[in-house]
Amino acid sequence: MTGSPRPLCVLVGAPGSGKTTVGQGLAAALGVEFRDTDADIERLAGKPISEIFVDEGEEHFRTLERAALAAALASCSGVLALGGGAVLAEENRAALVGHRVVHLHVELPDAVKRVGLGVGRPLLTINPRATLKYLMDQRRPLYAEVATATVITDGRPPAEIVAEIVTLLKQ
Ligand SMILES: Nc1ncnc2c1ncn2[C@@H]1O[C@H](COP(=O)(O)OP(=O)(O)O)[C@@H](O)[C@H]1O
Ligand SMILES: O=C(O)C1=C[C@@H](OP(=O)(O)O)[C@@H](O)[C@H](O)C1
Ligand SMILES: [Mg+2]
Repeated sequence: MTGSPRPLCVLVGAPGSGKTTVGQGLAAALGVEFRDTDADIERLAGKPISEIFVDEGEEHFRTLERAALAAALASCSGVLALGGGAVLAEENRAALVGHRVVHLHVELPDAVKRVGLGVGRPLLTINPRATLKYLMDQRRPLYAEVATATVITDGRPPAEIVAEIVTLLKQ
């Protein structure tokens, strides 16, 4: 009998840490499925995350995110990328216990460069640098709490980060 599916690796980290980009590259390198809870939420809601924030608000988005994370943990056997704020919910942090969770670490300068003016990221559309700093300060301990490994991404191309995680997964 085979067990229920579980992700080979779950990626967490701040917006701009590269969860989506590195996750896609990692899944391709491993030849496995790539899932991103943000994409799952958009598909189910039938609209982009920015529109969910405008039409229903952040609380509603977080409700969809908790459901998307639980569903993905139970059905994904590849690489799973989360949204940067998924770790805020205690329920989500508890659901991640026992999984291999890689924290893509990024410092403010690289994160700001990568997210630019925050297009598609409704929390960052006003004053991205200050908002990102606030979010990162608030969440740093939460990423550390759920992570089983941390990979530095500052100044490194995605391919190099993918290679480091491939090596990690063999350990
Ligand atoms: N290691 C990296 N070096 C340079 N740019 C990166 C890196 N990782 C991601 N990016 C770029 O930063 C932006 C945000 O990446 P994304 O994967 O969407 O991050 P996240 O999903 O963590 O918010 C994208 O434009 C992406 O191409
Ligand atoms: O930090 C956050 O609270 C969010 C990050 C986004 O994902 P990325 O971290 O992939 O940008 C997305 O889930 C939503 O806009 C909220
Ligand atoms: Mg993403």
